[in-house]
Parts: sequence; C-alpha cells; structure tokens
Amino acid sequence: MTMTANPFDDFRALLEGLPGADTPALAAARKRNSQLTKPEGALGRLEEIAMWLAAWSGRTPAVHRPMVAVFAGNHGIAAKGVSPYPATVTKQMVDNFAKGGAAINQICATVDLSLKIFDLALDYPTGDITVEPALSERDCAATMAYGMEAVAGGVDLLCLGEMGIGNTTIAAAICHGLYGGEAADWVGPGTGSEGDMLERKIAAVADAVAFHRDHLSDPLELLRRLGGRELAAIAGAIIAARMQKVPVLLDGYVVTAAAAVLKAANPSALDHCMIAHVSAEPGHLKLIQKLGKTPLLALGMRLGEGTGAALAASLVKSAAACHTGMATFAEAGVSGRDS
Ligand SMILES: Cc1cc2ncn([C@H]3O[C@H](COP(=O)(O)O)[C@@H](O)[C@H]3O)c2cc1C
Ligand SMILES: O=C(O)c1cccnc1
Repeated sequence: MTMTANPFDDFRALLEGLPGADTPALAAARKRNSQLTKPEGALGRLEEIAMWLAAWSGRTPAVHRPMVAVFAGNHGIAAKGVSPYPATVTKQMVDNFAKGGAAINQICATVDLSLKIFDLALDYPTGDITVEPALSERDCAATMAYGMEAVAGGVDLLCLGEMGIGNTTIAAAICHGLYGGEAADWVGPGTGSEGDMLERKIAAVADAVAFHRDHLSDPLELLRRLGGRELAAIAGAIIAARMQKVPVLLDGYVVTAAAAVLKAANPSALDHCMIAHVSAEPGHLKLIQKLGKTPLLALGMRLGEGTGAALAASLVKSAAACHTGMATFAEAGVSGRDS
C-alpha cells in the first residue's frame, strides 16, 4: 500500500517550479512597441500592460477571450457578527449574478467579458477561524484544484472576483497572519462595519491569528487555517493561469489577500498578475505595497465581485489593440524623431 501523500504536495511542487516570463515574446513586443506611431513611452502604462501581456502569454499581446471568474463561499466567522449583512446574502447574490442583476453583470456586458460564477459549497460555511481551521487539508487542496478549472476554454485574460459575506475579515486575518503588525492595521469597514461591529471584527482577526500562530509559517497551511473556499479557489486559479500562460487581473482586498499567500510561497508567483484597482478598503493599499505592485485604477470602489478587475480589463484590451492595430512609422509614412 502506498502512503497517502500530503494533499498540498502537488501545489508545493507547482509553486516551486513556476514558469518564468517568455523573453523572446517580450523582446518582440518591445521591438514593435518602439516602432509604433507615437512618441516613445507616450501610452504610459498601456505600454507596460502590452509588454506584460507578451511576457506572460508568450505571444503577441492580444485579448480575444477575456473572462471574469467569481468564486463564492460562506464563512463560519460571519456568525460572529463581523458584517452588517447576513450570510444568506452570499447565495442571494449568486442568484442575482445568474439573473444579470449585479454590478459585475453590467460591467461585463459593457466591456464585453464573459462571466462565470463558481458556487463553492455555500450550504457548508468554513470553520470559525477564531477557534478552528477554516478548512481541512483535503478540502483546501480540493478547492484549489477546483479553482484551477476556471482557466479553460481558451481564456486569454483572467479577471478574478469573489462573493462571500464576512470575507473582508478573512482577508484581514490572512494579511495579519502573513505580515504581522496589529490586527487593526488590516481591518476596515468591508460592506460597512463600524462601531462595536468593527471592534468585533478587529478582535476576531486578532483572536484568529493568535489561535493559529504556531502554524502560520507555511503559506498553504496559513491559507487553509485563516482562509476560505473562494480564497483557496482563487489561489488555485492564479497558479493554473501561470501554468497555462494566462495573464491575470486581481480585484480588491479579498482577491489580493488570496494572491498574497502564493507570493509568500514563491516571491515570483504573482509576476503574471496585475492589481486592477486599489479598493477603498484601507488594508488593500498596504497589502499592494507589500506585494511591490502599483494598481491600475483608483476609483474609490469597495464592492468586490471582480468589478475592479473587469473595469481594468478594458485597459488591457485597449493596450493590446494599440499594440497590434497601430501602424509603425514605416508603414504609415510618418516621420520619426529627429529625422
Ligand atoms: C449586496 C452585496 C453585494 C456584494 N457584492 C460583493 N460584496 C462584497 O461584500 C462582502 C464582503 O464584505 P463583508 O466582509 O463586510 O461581509 C463580499 O461578499 C464581497 O464580495 C457584496 C456585499 C453585499 C452586501
Ligand atoms: O476590496 C474588496 O475586495 C472588498 C471590499 C469591500 C467588500 N468586499 C470586497
């Protein structure tokens, strides 16, 4: 009989052997970028986006099949009174997504993105992280594997979103677990916690990290103890995207917290990801700084659902269109600099 391997072993191996950037594709894109009919660098970060697309897709920058994946999960911590909305809203919003009535539906329709909702065992909330792990090893690994399925069907830009009442508390616990400081440094209003509720939220994050403190040095163990189903699935989707050469846009605080776990396991793990926007949730900017990234948008949004990522996809599509569609100086007969 063979020994049962640790459920995280496959993910550890994947994280250790992540593929790097495609340097020939990047070099080709840089060359073309320098020949396009515009002053050098005049498209600013759109040029950076086009180079990033080339490096991580391994092709000429192009976005033909962009998709928003929204992962939904429920959290045991919600029973501690850390959100002004009841946990039943998670399922109700999943129904709203299906009917086309949520913000993310409107943005996807406007920007022309496909939208897929992944409903993760909503009737089975995760454990209360102040007194137990959120997930078993098996459940966490299986949910990460499920998240990897999001990267299918020729998707060439993956926008990650989430839905889960209580998950800004989970995101704060992950950040406090990863980076330390005070619990209050990482806790914000989420959907609108204030006063006593905000104090309960801070206490829950402090209690959770204190309870699990001897088990947080391993990032995947931290994810299963302090995380949640949608965060585990997001982590899996980010890994799968890297393996399949699909660039990724990360949404707000919750999605970025899930991603941060991977960076703790391998410092290069998020090189194929951009931060779509900085959320109004105060911990998000601090987290983005820890990751050494610069968000694309700052619109004061704090919704989640992948809404910031979906909006930023319009920038990525525009960047790819400029890169491929613009004429070169030679093609257009436009005089170059100092000619
Ligand atoms: C109607 C409604 C729609 C949402 N869409 C995203 N969220 C966002 O709010 C939740 C996290 O905030 P907290 O930690 O304060 O519960 C997540 O579900 C997130 O996606 C929503 C929240 C509500 C109430
Ligand atoms: O930034 C986020 O991801 C966020 C903020 C508030 C509520 N839900 C998500």
